[in-house]
Amino acid sequence: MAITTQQLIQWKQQGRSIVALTAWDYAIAQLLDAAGVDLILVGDSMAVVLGYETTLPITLDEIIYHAKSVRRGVKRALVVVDLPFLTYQESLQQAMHSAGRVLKETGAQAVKLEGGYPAIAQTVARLVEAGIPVMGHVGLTPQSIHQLGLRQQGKTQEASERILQEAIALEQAGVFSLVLEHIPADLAMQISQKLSIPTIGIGAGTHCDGQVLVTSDILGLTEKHPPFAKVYTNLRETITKAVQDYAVEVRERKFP
Ligand SMILES: Nc1nc(=O)c2c([nH]1)NC[C@@H]1CN(c3ccc(C(=O)N[C@@H](CCC(=O)O)C(=O)O)cc3)CN21
Ligand SMILES: CC(C)C(=O)C(=O)O
Ligand SMILES: [Mg+2]
Repeated sequence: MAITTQQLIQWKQQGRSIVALTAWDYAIAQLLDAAGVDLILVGDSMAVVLGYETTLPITLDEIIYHAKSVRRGVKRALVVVDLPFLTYQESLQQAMHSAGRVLKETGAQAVKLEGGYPAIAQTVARLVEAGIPVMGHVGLTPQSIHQLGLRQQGKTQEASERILQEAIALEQAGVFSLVLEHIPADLAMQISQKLSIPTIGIGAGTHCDGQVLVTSDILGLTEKHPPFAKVYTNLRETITKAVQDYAVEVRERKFP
């Protein structure tokens, strides 16, 4: 039974927490889906697995290529795809074209855009009107790294009020869910109580309606991870050991 955007909104009403993770290929997507992850995000954070320092270089063609691979591995989870930097900010027409390509070419059910009101909220409203489900993303928005850095956002009264207003504007524009990244837990709680749509937190405390993390961070595959990520296993160690064992056996002619 495939999960819908309506289902996520219903789960918020029922107090059931939404489990989200990122994926960028078939193998991981298939494992996450079979393990019962509710929402799979084809995040532009895949930049890290492709060896980039920031999310800015990812192109629409690249994220579509990865999203197609992810989609083939998923039976149940809702698949959401990040619109990359400058594939939606230029004009409404550009946003419509980019989001349309994602839905048409990948089979994903929704797109995610970074930022709040007024320009992004207007874009969101038009995409939703055209039948494209949209997820919002406020707080730390990594596509603005050269303005914001990677610091926690919403720390002053003024900044937290602005993020709350952006969240409200995005809900009014029709987002089905909203990512809250790296903001104080009490602000995330306030936003989550105020909105009827589910908030998905990353570094935003326990009071969100769901949580998302970058899969390579929880698996211990990334060289460095944000302070708010939890590392559940160390795949760097596991892989290094397997490769070293193989190398020894080949060199000593023990394998095959
Ligand atoms: N592997 C990975 N995991 C992520 O969660 C992630 C990415 N990449 N790339 C896109 C964004 C960037 N993220 C990050 C990365 C680092 C910090 C971090 O270290 N923050 C420090 C401050 C660092 C600074 O000021 O330069 C902190 O204490 O808040 C926060 C968010 C979250 N997202
Ligand atoms: C961390 C999530 C929210 C994201 O945008 C990404 O992985 O790109
Ligand atoms: Mg992203």
